[in-house]
Amino acid sequence: MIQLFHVTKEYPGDGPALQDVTLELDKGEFVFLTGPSGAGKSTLLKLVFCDEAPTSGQLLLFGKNVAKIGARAVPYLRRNIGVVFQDFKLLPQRTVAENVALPLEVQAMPDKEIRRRVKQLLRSVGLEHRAEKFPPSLSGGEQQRVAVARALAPAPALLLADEPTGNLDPERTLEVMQLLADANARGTTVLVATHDRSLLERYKRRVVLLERGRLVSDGDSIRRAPGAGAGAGG
Ligand SMILES: Nc1ncnc2c1ncn2[C@@H]1O[C@H](COP(=O)(O)OP(=O)(O)OP(=O)(O)O)[C@@H](O)[C@H]1O
Repeated sequence: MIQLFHVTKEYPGDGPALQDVTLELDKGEFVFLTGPSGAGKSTLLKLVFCDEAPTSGQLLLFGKNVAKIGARAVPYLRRNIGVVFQDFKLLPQRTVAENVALPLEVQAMPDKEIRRRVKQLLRSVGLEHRAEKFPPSLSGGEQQRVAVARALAPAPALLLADEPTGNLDPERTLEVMQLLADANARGTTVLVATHDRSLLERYKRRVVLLERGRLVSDGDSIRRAPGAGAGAGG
């Protein structure tokens, strides 16, 4: 589903944000991407979403070499990808319901079906009562849940989520994680970037650890503690 071969990403005037990263995600996996602030987590998600291009190395998405598909094909590729960005990227002049409906309109789903699905999604993130509000009038946590609902709306083959529980209280965190787990159980491949060690401990999934742009471990659980503090085991 996602293959990176020796991928390096350098932003102009900066050291490498990602360095020689080789990583493969299979269809149906649920993977946490973790590491301290600045480790390169968001950069990796941006590469996979084709928002940025690798400086060197190869990236294959759904078996296609991203460097070779051309800019025009990118929107088609993205139709298979749901994404929750750190800054949500909700459209401020559209209501909550309209934001969630957008990816379904792109799929040309009938209006009646869209209304049904949007209602169901907003209910699942506890925001039915906010359907007609505009995103700027919502709290950060509410906007985050709208972003999750929008990302899951088209039942994407791949879901990329950058700190999707970053603004949520513990109860909402569990709800959002359950939505991601449910989507995964229905076949969506999920890649979640998070600092939150409690999530890694609670959900025993594959954990890919980045430090200063390098992939330093990849396994069933984290072998080294991200960020400050003593290492949690060897
Ligand atoms: N657009 C950009 N231009 C220049 N440098 C950037 C850009 N985006 C990220 N960087 C740099 O790349 C490195 C990796 O950043 P990235 O946002 O990928 O890390 P992260 O692990 O997601 O961090 P955080 O957990 O704080 O979101 C950092 O040193 C950052 O300053």
